Formats: sequence, C-alpha cells, structure tokens
Amino acid sequence: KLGMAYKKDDNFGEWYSEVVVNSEMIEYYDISGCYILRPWAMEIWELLKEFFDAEIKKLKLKPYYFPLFVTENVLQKEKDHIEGFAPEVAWVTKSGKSELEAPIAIRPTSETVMYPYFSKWIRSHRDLPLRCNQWCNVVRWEFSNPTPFIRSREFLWQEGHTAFATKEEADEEVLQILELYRRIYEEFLAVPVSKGRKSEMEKFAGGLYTTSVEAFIPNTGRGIQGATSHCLGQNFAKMFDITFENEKGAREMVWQNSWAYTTRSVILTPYLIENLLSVLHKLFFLIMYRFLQIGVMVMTHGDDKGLVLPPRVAPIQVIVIPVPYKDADTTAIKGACESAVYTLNESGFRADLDTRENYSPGWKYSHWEMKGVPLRIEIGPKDLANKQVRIVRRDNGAKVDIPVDNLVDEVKALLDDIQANLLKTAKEKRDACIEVIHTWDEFTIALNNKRLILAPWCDEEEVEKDVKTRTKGDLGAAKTLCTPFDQPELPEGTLCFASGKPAKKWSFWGRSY
Ligand SMILES: O=C(C[C@H]1NCCC[C@H]1O)Cn1cnc2c(c1=O)CCCC2
Ligand SMILES: [Mg+2]
Repeated sequence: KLGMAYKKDDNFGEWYSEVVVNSEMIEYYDISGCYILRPWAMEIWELLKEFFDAEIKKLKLKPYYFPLFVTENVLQKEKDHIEGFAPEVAWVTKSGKSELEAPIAIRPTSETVMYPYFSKWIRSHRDLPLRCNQWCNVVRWEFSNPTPFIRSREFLWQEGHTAFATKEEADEEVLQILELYRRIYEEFLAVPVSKGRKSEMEKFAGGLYTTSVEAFIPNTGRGIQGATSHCLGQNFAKMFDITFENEKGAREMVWQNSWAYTTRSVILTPYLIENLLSVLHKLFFLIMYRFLQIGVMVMTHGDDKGLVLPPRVAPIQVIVIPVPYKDADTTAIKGACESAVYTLNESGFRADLDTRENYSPGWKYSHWEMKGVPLRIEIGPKDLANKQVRIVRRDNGAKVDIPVDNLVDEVKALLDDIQANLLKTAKEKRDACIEVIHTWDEFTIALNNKRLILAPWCDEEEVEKDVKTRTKGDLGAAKTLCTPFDQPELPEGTLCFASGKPAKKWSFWGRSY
C-alpha cells in the first residue's frame, strides 16, 4: 500500500492510524483493544530495552520474573487506592469447563504479586537495598469512560521495584531512573520532555510522590505523560509488613520506589477527542494503540510520507537500492550495493538492501520512506562509473553524491546530524507551544489555542479540581501535567492564575491523553 490517504495536519488521528499500519509496525487483532506488534515496532522496543536494561544493571538492578496471576485477597491489600481501578482488573474464573474455586486476577501491575515476598526476603539491613526489575506484559481491561471505545488491554513494560533502608537512598534512585527515562526520549526517540513532579491529585495514589517526564504533541495540543518514577515512602511497607532490623537491632519499615516506562498510552485518544462525531460512525476504528514511546515518536516526527525514524532506534538505518537501467550492468550494480551494505554493517550500522526484482526503484523509495528509514542509498550506472553513491535523507529530503571511499564517515555524519536535527526541530516546535500566563482569561485563551501552559499556582488541590470543573468540555478538561524541576523565577507577590492566592510554584497545565 503506497501513499497516505490522510495528511498529518488535516486529520491527525486517521493519519496516525494509517502510518502505524503502512509502516508495518502493527497489525490489528480480532479482540478489540489488542494488537499485533510486528518486527518494525518490536525491533524499536528491543533497542530501547537494550539501552535501559544495560543502564539499570549499572544501578545494580537484578532481573526477576514473577507470576502473571495474583489471588483476590492479596490484590485487595491495595484496596484503599485500588477500588478506583477495580473495573480494570481481568480475572480468570474457569479452566476448561469447570469453575475455579476462587477467581484469580491477571496482574495489572505487580506490587501485590511481589511485596509479600519482599516481606519474606527482607529481614536485616544487610538484605537492603533490594533492587528488582521485570520485563513483562500487564493487562488492564480499561474502558475510556463516556465513549464506547475499549482502550487497549495488554501492554509490555518494565517495572522496577526497589527497597531501601533510608528515604535518602530512595529519593536518589527516583531521580536516577527519571534521568534514564529522559534519555530514552531525548537521546533515542528525539522527543523533548520536561522532568517534574506530579501534583497530589495526579500522583500514584498508593505512593508518597510521583515524578514523570512529560512530552507534548503540538498537532493536538496535548501533553502526554511519559514514564513515571514513584517514591512509595513506607506506604507499601506498612501494607505488606516489609521491615528490617537495623544496625542497632531496632525494627524499621523499608522505603520503596516503583517505576515503569509503560509502552502504553492512549494514542487514539486525540483521534477520539478531535473527531468524536466522525468517530462514532467509524466504530471500526476501535483500535487503541498504546505504545507510549513509539507512539509519541511517530506523532512527533512523522510526516505526510509516513514515519520518520530517529537513527538510534531505526531497525534499518540505511537502505541501499540498486537503480538499474535497461542496458546497465545490473550484476555490477548489485555487487556495489552488496559491498556498500557489507561495509556499513562491518562499521556497526544497521544497513540492508532491497534487490526485489518485482518492484521499481520508485516504488521502493516510497516504501522505505513510509517506514521512515533515515538514509537511502541509490546506486545506478552513473554512480558506478564515478565510484560514488547518492544518499537521500528522510528527514529533509536532501540528496548528496559521495565517493564510495568516504561512505562510512559520510553515513556516520549524516545519521548523527539527522538524530540531532530531529530533536532540535521537535524542541523548537514544543517550545513554540509553551505559553506563560498569569490570569484566568489568558489561561482559557491559551488552552483553546492548544498551548502547553506554564502558570503560577498556589499548589492547592481544591484549586486544581476547580480548574478541571471549569474547563470541562468534549475536548477534555485541563489538568496539571507536572511541576517542572526547572522552575522559572517566581517574583514576590505573584498570584495563582486560578485562585488569586499567593502562587507557590510554576506548573505545566494543559489537556492530556
Ligand atoms: O501501576 C501503578 C503504579 C506503579 N506500578 C509499578 C510500576 C510503576 C507504577 O506504574 C498504578 N496503577 C495503575 N493502574 C492500575 C493499578 C495500579 O496500581 C492497580 C489495579 C489496576 C489498574
Ligand atoms: Mg490506568
């Protein structure tokens, strides 16, 4: 399938759904809310996993695998904050024809699976810190409230669960992990994010505080929460009796963190919200595509020709295409292509060639542009004669002829430039959306202009709730996205934009996914 039916700026949701299918990232599945991850998506996920896993091993994280299933009574231990989530929990009630005595839950997250064993394993301060990470799938049978849409139900993630003797150690690790999440976005996906702290209302209810990296999609004017790194305080230690004997022989509760970069996000929500009416008669668009990192990357860099992949996550960084003319020496051209690929692979690049006879060069150009491959190399008779290759950039379409002898250096320079260029462009676009406001009127105007709003706030939860109420609408209410660690100057006497009380901090506000 070539060419896009939808334009990114005209019909974002449809454009997005088309891109992820045409680029062969996902295939829709016959259970709504589930999808098949094809190699073009899984290879990206595996590149991110390779980086993150290596980095957390430096932080002494150990790999575990806990069961998919959790019993009802253990799950209920989180009852004080879980009841809000209860509808999302999927249960196994039968095996074959017979009912199970007691239903068994499928993990929606693994605190209740893990922490009874943390309680058993942690006895003395010598057993600390305990650092556990698992790569797995989780199931959340989510329903997006008013619309009849079923949100996706299974996703992949990594979940880190750590326990320390002191709060200081926990606080430090929260930020170490958050920095890794920032790197995933900015250094791999070339997506700019803001590090900050969630408000009391937006944080994980079971924790002490939540930090997150927040991205923003200019096309829809919506913030998107990236990964989250929570300090749980001693809340779960109390729930699950996770205590240790300290050096003085006294018994203390541990301090815990949990953190995930969840490959989930409601990608079609912008589609849902933006096109609620058209959506209703397009019920077949039931697909919820939750692939946080990758979804945000597609949205940020994609264009009307399809995906644009940052080189550091591109499964193929360079595609080599022979351009034979009728009387050309096709064997020599093919040989030149093969040696170019060989040279690049030997130098550590992910290069491949497309020698399929049944497709024209032109068709191949469009196909690999749709898949977002950062560089295309064309080799025709002229290139062969001049001992050169033609390189075409996917991000800006620039064409350059380079001597075969300089191939590796030129490709390296081009890929580095593309990676930097994608982040720089995305940062400029995101920054252009940021609007600093001081009054309620400025806030509502900025909100309707799809801005990422930076506003002085009194930090009162009642006020946050009030803003949500006052901005209700079919585009969704405004909410706090995070309080950025990087705080601008707050002049004495600055008042909260919503309550008029003395402002305590600058926070990012906006609509979100
Ligand atoms: O999962 C978390 C917190 C925490 N879990 C571990 C990784 C980090 C972070 O996501 C919050 N949460 C979200 N969603 C649900 C639950 C839940 O606890 C429990 C019930 C089902 C739905
Ligand atoms: Mg949820």
